[in-house]
Amino acid sequence: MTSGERDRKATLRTRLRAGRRGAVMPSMAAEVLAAVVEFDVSPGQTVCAYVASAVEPGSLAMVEALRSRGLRVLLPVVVGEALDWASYDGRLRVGAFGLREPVGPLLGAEAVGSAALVLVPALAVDHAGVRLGKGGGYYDRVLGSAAGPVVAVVRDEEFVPSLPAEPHDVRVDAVLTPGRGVVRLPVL
Ligand SMILES: Nc1nc2c(c(=O)[nH]1)N(C=O)[C@@H](CNc1ccc(C(=O)N[C@@H](CCC(=O)O)C(=O)O)cc1)CN2
Ligand SMILES: Nc1ncnc2c1ncn2[C@@H]1O[C@H](COP(=O)(O)OP(=O)(O)OP(=O)(O)O)[C@@H](O)[C@H]1O
Repeated sequence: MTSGERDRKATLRTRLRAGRRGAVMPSMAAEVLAAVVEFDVSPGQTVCAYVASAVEPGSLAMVEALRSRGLRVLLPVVVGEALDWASYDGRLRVGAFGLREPVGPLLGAEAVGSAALVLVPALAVDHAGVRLGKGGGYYDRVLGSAAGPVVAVVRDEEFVPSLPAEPHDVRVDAVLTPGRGVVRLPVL
């Protein structure tokens, strides 16, 4: 059963990545501020975000929009198999997988628990809140420690009725897309 789900995930990842290739990615700078309002996050509070690659929705403008709003922004740092976090102070350097990472001191994996909102990248999200990531399992291993709502950022066509799920998959609380804004999950 689980190996079947894994194969279906792999096939879907290939298809979703192909769908992003050559497409223009939305910056999501305005949309994240809608999520900040929707979840009542106030200046001074902490949010977790990510620095999008060229083939992911989101942008540095998205991260800056959060910071301009007076929020403390934590960004992921890949340390081997684990995700750690550091505060974004305007400086980034290239880390694992060619991703841009913050330069500040590492705060520990459980720093995700200090965030009033956790924005996560995904290849797709379904109506139940199942999130399909790149397959590293990085987010699945940290999202159990999240206290604030977890919001996955995808393109409109990547918000789909159903995705294969394995027992370890952590459901997200909402999805954020350019066309629909914040949609709380599950939708029935
Ligand atoms: N922007 C961003 N930051 C993130 C993630 C992410 O998905 N996106 N992660 C989520 O877990 C963590 C890093 N984990 C990753 C796991 C696998 C690959 C990966 O397979 N990359 C491919 C090609 C990139 C792509 O298709 O987008 C590669 O390096 O070949 C990248 C990051 C933490 N930071
Ligand atoms: N809570 C966990 N504890 C230990 N291993 C885990 C956990 N969650 C996921 N994994 C491992 O990570 C692998 C990849 O998981 P999955 O296919 O769900 O990744 P993903 O959610 O797509 O990736 P990511 O979270 O990096 O975006 C799993 O097959 C499993 O071996």
